[in-house]
Amino acid sequence: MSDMTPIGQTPIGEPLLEVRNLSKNFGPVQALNDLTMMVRAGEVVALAGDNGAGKTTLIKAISGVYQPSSGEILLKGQKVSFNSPQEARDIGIETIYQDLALADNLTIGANIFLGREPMRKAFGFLPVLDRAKMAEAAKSTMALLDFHVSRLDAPVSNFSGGQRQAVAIGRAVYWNAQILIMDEPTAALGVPEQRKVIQLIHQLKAQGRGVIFISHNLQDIFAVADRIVVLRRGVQAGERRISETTHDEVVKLMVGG
Ligand SMILES: Nc1ncnc2c1ncn2[C@@H]1O[C@H](COP(=O)(O)OP(=O)(O)OP(=O)(O)O)[C@@H](O)[C@H]1O
Repeated sequence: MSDMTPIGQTPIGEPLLEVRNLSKNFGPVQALNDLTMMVRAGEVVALAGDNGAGKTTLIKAISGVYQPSSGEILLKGQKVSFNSPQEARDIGIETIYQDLALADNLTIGANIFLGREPMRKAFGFLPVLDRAKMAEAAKSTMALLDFHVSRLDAPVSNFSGGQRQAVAIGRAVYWNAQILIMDEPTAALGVPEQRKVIQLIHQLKAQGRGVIFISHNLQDIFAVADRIVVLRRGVQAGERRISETTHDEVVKLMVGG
């Protein structure tokens, strides 16, 4: 059982998310054309491609923002479809966009529970915010990510870019995300902070989660991904194991020819 994870009991290496023949058009624009890809438990798959290649369209189709025009999405072998991002979240697909969607003036705990605040009864009947539960969640989640912040009770506006990423990732993990889709998580960060985010992604991987990592930064992709899927004008231009490819080859796949 050592290769089993508590995350929905999907053993590391088994298929978690499959996208089959997915297409999406916006009127005459074919943003995504017959795309097939898979993410296994404990695997980081990078999505690369030039501007307009279809990366955002793909993650929005996987996360319930867009309805695919055709094709299938399977989670652990079961066909799924979503009418909203909330429905995708409910079954464990969480997207972290570059803006992180954090409330700056609130603590880590309050951000974890943003919009789904836990309540307790004071004096036996009066519903009040359960701050103890929020603080405990902040502590245990950051510990699970092996991420240390000096003040758990500080507003997240005090935090660095990497720490803020950790809070957004922590929120997804707390709500049991099995697939985390991360849109350019290192783009706005300095080098030490980029390293922290890469470490966090390694943690998610070790926990048996699947990660889709969108990036323009090949160095980060090569530091963290197991595989890379390259898109070009909405089609899959190639897929490689990171250990079996080079920056040059990836760039060639991106630009074509
Ligand atoms: N809502 C939309 N309506 C019409 N066309 C769209 C829409 N969203 C995307 N497109 C088009 O679909 C294609 C793919 O765009 P997409 O945003 O998925 O690419 P991308 O790889 O994420 O690019 P970038 O790296 O610039 O974010 C582009 O030609 C884009 O103009």
